[in-house]
Amino acid sequence: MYAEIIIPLALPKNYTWEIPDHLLANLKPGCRVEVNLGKNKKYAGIVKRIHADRPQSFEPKEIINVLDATPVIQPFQLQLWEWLASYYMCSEGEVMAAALPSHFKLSSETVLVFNEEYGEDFSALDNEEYLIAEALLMKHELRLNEVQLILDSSHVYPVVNRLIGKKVCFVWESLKQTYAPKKETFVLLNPEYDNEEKLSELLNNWSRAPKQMELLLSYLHLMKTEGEVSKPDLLKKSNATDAQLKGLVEKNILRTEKRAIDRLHYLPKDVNIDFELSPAQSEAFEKVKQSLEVKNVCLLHGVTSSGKTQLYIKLIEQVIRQGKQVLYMLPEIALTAQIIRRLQKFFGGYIGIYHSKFNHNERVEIWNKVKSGEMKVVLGARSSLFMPYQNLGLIICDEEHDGSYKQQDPAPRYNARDAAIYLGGLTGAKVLLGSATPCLESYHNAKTDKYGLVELMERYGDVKQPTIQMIDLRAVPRKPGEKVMFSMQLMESIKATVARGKQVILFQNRRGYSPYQTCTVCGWIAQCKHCDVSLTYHKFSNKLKCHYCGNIYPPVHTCMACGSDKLVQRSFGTERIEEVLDKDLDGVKIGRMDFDAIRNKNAHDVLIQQFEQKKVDVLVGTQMVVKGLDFDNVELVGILDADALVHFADFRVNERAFQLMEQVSGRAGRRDGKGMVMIQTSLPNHPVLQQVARHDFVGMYVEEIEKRKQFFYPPYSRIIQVHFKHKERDVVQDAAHRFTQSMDPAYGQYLVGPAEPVINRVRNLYLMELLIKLPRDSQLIAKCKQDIQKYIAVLHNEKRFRNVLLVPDVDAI
Ligand SMILES: Nc1ncnc2c1ncn2[C@@H]1O[C@H](COP(=O)(O)OP(=O)(O)OP(=O)(O)O)[C@@H](O)[C@H]1O
Ligand SMILES: [Zn+2]
Repeated sequence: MYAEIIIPLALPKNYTWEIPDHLLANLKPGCRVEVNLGKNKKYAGIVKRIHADRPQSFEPKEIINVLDATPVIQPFQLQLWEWLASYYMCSEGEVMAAALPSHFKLSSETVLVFNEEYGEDFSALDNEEYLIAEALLMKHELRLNEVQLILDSSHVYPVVNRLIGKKVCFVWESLKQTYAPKKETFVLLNPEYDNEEKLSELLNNWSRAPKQMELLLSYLHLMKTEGEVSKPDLLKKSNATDAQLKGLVEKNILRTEKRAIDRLHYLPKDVNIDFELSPAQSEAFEKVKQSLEVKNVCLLHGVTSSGKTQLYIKLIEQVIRQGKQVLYMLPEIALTAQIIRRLQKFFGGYIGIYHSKFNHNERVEIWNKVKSGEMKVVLGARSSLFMPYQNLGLIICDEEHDGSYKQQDPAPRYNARDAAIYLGGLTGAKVLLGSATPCLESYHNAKTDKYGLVELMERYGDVKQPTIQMIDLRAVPRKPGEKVMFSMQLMESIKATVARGKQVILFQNRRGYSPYQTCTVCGWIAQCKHCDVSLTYHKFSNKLKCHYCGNIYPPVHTCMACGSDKLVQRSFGTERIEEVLDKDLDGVKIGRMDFDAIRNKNAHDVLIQQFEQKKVDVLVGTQMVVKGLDFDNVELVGILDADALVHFADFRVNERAFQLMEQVSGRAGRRDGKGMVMIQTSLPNHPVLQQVARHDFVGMYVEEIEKRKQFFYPPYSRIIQVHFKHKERDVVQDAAHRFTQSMDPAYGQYLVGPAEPVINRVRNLYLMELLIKLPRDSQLIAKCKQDIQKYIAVLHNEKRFRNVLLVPDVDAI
C-alpha cells in the first residue's frame, strides 16, 4: 500500500511513499508520519490518501514512522487545503505550513526549546524521553539532527512528538516575533466553594474579620457580573486593603494568580446575555435567520454603530445552545482587547482567541479544545479558518470588506472571507458576512440573490449619523507646493471639542514625519537605494526609512544631487501631526496609533484603553483607527488629506476611499448622535466625497458597479495577477513579455499588460505585472490556471529566466 503525503514545502505535487506492513494497521488519512525526502531531509508529513497504485515514474521510499495514533487533521480540513491550493495556485504543503501550529510541524531544521515551566523532575519520562530532556535541560535547545545523535535515529520523531505532548519542550518559531502578554493578578475562589452549600456554610459560620467578609462578598458579586476579577479591580471596588485580601488567601478561601489578561480559559463556562435588541435590530435578526434557512451565506449591511456586534452575539448564543461551534473572524488588527472583553462578558470560558501573536502553547491549547468540542466560539483572524472544528454551525466574517483578509505573502495568497464560504460548504456551517461598507463583490452577490441581504440602516439608540463637512483646501492660503495640515476650521473645532470634554480622532494614512525630503533647487527627492520609493523621515528616531523594504538611512542635510541645503519636507505623516498638535494645544493629551507607535499588540490595547478611559483627548492614526472600534465620547473626526485617498491608479480606488472615510466617520457620535466629521480636500465635488457626505453606500455601489461592468473588472470578471521579479530590469521585462506571448494565443483578449507597476523596484528586484481578466467560467479559469503553471515551468527551463520569480495572485486586491 502507498500513501500520498503532504509535506510543508512548495512542491508542485504531493509525493507518494510506501507503507511498510507493520505500520499499515495504524495509518489513517490525517495522521502525521515521518518521511525522508532526498538524501537526509526528514519531515513530518500529513497522510492525505492511502491507496494501492504503485507510482510508475519513481521508486517510492518507505514511511519511517507514524506519529499520531489518531488523525490530527480531519477529512474536511484536508478538503479545505486541497481547494485552497488549487484555487489560489500553490501547493498543499504551503497551505499545510500556514494551517498547522508549529507544534505539529517537524523537520530536520526544527529546533526544540526546553520548556522552563516543566521543571527538572523527569520521573514521568521513559528512558529515551529522559535522555533528550536531560540534554535539553543542559543545552536549552536542540536541533533534530542533534537529537538523532543522542538516540537511535529511527526513533527520533515519535520521541520528540511525545516530549512536545508532555510539554517538556516546544518547537521554536524563528520568524515570529514573540508576544509578551500583559500580566495581571487575578483573584479566584477556591473551587471547594463553587458549591452553593459549602459557600453558605462558610458565610453563615463567619466569626471574626468582618472586613474580610465584606471583601469576599464584593468578590462574589463582581465574579457574577464581570465573569472574572482582577486584583486591582477588586481592591478598588470593595475599598479593601491588600492585607485583607491576603487574609482570605491565607485561609485558602481565595487564591491569586498572575496571568496574561487575555487568557480566558479560567472563566466559567456560562452563557449570559443580558441585553435586548432594539425593534430595528430584532427585525434584522429575524431576517438574518430566515435568510440563512434558505441560503448558505447572508450579508448583513448595517451602518456604523447599528449594533451588528450585538446581533452576532444573539446569533452565537442560539448556535451554541444547539450544541454547535461558531467561528467569529475579524481582521487581525481589529482583534483587540476591547472586542475580546465585550464577547467574554457574554460567553465566558466558551470563547477562545486564536491569534498569530499568541505563543504556541496557548495556540495549541485552543486547537485541542476546539477539537475536543470544549471551546464553543473561536474569535480569530484569518488563520482561525484552519482549526479542527467538530461541529461548526456558523461562521461570522465581520468587516468583510477588509483587505487584510487577503494574505499577500507568502502563499497561500487566500482571501479568508471567500475561504470561509467554502469552509461553510464543507461543514454545513452558515456564513454571515457583516459590514457597514461591504465590498462590491459581496454586495453584488447579495443583490443578485446569490447571498441573502439584510440591511440595518439606523444607528442604535436613536442616534443620528455624523454630519459631514467638507473643507475646501483651495481656499486655504499657503506657500506654493506646500500641503495644508490643519485648516483653521478644523483646528478651531479640535480645540472646541476638547474644551467640551469630548474626544477627537484624526486620520492620516501616512506614518512617520514626512514622506518626502525634496530639494527646492533641483527637485531631488531622497530615495531608497533598493526600492523605487521616496524615503520617509522619522523624527523620533531621526532616520529616513523605506516603508517597502524597511531599510534605514541617516538623515540628509544637503541635496545629494546639487549639494544645496535648501531641503524641505513636503507632506506630513502621523508623527508630524502629533508634534504640531503637541505644540499648538496646551495641556491636551495626544495619542498616536500607527505601525511605529504600536509595535506590539499590547501597546495597541493599552492605547485603546487609555482613549476609552479618556486619558487621551486626541487620537491621531492611520488605518488602524478605522477598524471597528467602539468609543462613546468621540465627537469630532478629522480626515486630513482626503485627496491622497482618491488619487490612486487602481480600479478599486473609489470603493476603498469610500470604505475608509465612511468607517472612520463612523467612530464619531456613537452615543449622542452629535458626531461631526471634517474632510479636508481640494476636490470637494469628487463623487466619492459627495457619497461619503450623504453616507450613500448604495449610490457608490451603483456608480462603481457600472464601471466594473463596462471595463470588465470583478465582480464581472475574475482576475489573476502575475508578478515577475528579478534583479535585472531587462531580464524581468523580457520574461514578462515572453510569458505573455505564450499566453496570448488562448487568452489574448483577457490580458492587460505586461507593464511596470508604479513602484517598479522593491528590495533590489525589478518588477513587472500581467493582469488576466477572465470571464466567470469555471472551466476556462481552471484551464487558465493550469496554463499559467505550465508556462511558468517553460519559462524557468530557459537559462536566462531560471531565476525570475513568478508569483500568480488569484483574486488579487
Ligand atoms: N441592543 C443593544 N443594547 C445595548 N447596547 C447596544 C445595543 N445595540 C447596540 N448597542 C451599543 O451600541 C454601540 C454600537 O454597537 P456595535 O459596536 O455593535 O455597532 P456596529 O454595527 O458593530 O458598528 P461598527 O460597524 O461601527 O463597528 C455599542 O457600544 C453597543 O454596545
Ligand atoms: Zn527600500
